[in-house]
Amino acid sequence: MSVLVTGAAGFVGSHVSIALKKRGDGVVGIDNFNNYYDPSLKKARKNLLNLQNVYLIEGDINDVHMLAKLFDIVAFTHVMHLAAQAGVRYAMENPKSYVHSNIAGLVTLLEACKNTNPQPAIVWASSSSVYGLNEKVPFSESDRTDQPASLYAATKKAGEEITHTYNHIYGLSITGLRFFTVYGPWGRPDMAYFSFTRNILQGKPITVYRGKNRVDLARDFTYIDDIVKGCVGSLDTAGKSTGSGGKKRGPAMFRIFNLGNTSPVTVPMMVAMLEKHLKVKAKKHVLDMPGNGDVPFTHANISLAQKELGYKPTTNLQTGLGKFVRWYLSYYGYRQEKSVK
Ligand SMILES: NC(=O)c1ccc[n+]([C@@H]2O[C@H](COP(=O)([O-])OP(=O)(O)OC[C@H]3O[C@@H](n4cnc5c(N)ncnc54)[C@H](O)[C@@H]3O)[C@@H](O)[C@H]2O)c1
Ligand SMILES: O=C(O)[C@H]1O[C@H](OP(=O)(O)OP(=O)(O)OC[C@H]2O[C@@H](n3ccc(=O)[nH]c3=O)[C@H](O)[C@@H]2O)[C@H](O)[C@@H](O)[C@H]1O
Repeated sequence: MSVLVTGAAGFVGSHVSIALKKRGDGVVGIDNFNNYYDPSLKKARKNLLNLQNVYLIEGDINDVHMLAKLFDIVAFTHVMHLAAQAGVRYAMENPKSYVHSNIAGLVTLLEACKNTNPQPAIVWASSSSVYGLNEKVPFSESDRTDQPASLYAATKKAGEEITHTYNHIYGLSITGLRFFTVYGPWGRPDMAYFSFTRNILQGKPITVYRGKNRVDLARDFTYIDDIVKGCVGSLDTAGKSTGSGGKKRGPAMFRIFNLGNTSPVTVPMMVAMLEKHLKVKAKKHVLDMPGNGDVPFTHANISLAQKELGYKPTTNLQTGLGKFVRWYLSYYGYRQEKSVK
């Protein structure tokens, strides 16, 4: 495979790029190195990619000419589209960045793909947040997704509709992956597991939100290595049409999968796990969840991904947080203490 990875300096993008390169695929990355969070972390990830001879271009997926040139020079067979403005709560501060990357950027990329011959198969990151205020658990791909609770979620839902249009009109093979709260080494500093670790180590307080009637919030936290396996499995099965073998081509492939861990954990439990690994007690402020777009819980039904992609998450939160904490301590130069297993 020859894969264009967008968002390749990002958390998931860097892990996927390295995994693909290590197994012998051709990988070119693109990233605009924006300052949504510390760009030095993105530069550090870029160094990891360089060590694996992954070529990473600094550019924006809205750059029509840059994309046209890229698709002209490289005959990409696949696009792993991970570039986006992520984060649920930030949408209330900077709504335009979600339109820029998650809508305009997606359409620009899809236009470049449909103008290419042969067209690359596209696998892209949607989000568990599209389930919004859905109360039926666990979430299945066929459940309602028409009640987004945040602008972020709405742009991801819009992405699912937009990709369907490009599949229907231009025959682009599209696979959407609804990731569920992904965590792990080289993660995102804006996410709770990461910012909690930083504050706990610095002796600063953390704010733990709770839902209505003081019910703990919960997430189906999914370890990065499991997500990478789901992404690679999707790329490997991303065919042109649903028809197989010499049979008459069926309609172009359009798929959507949940990639989660199927075992939600409450936020206070996640904090307790971090305290054990860090051997430091957190200073906790407990606040009612503000109307910031957060949802009370997520829980993935992954039977479709298991059946179609062979997706099988293997790392539980306790183990995964241990790996994250070991990375965090070494990356930020804390003395390595033997962390609790
Ligand atoms: N991490 C999670 O928990 C999670 C959960 C669900 C979905 N997702 C989705 O997975 C994808 C990857 O997320 P992540 O956690 O790695 O986030 P991330 O912010 O680390 O990675 C996104 C990367 O895309 C780049 N980018 C953003 N806009 C761009 C643009 N217009 N042009 C070029 N580059 C651009 C950023 O600089 C960043 O490096 C995103 O689509 C995100 O919405 C993530
Ligand atoms: O699956 C997704 O699609 C999403 O996953 C991720 O969002 P979330 O599941 O909200 O992760 P995260 O922010 O770590 O908050 C975790 C929990 O801690 C609570 N939380 C958060 C911050 C805080 O200070 N206190 C707190 O209690 C908070 O209320 C929540 O209950 C991605 O960021 C996002 O890109 C999106 O893709």
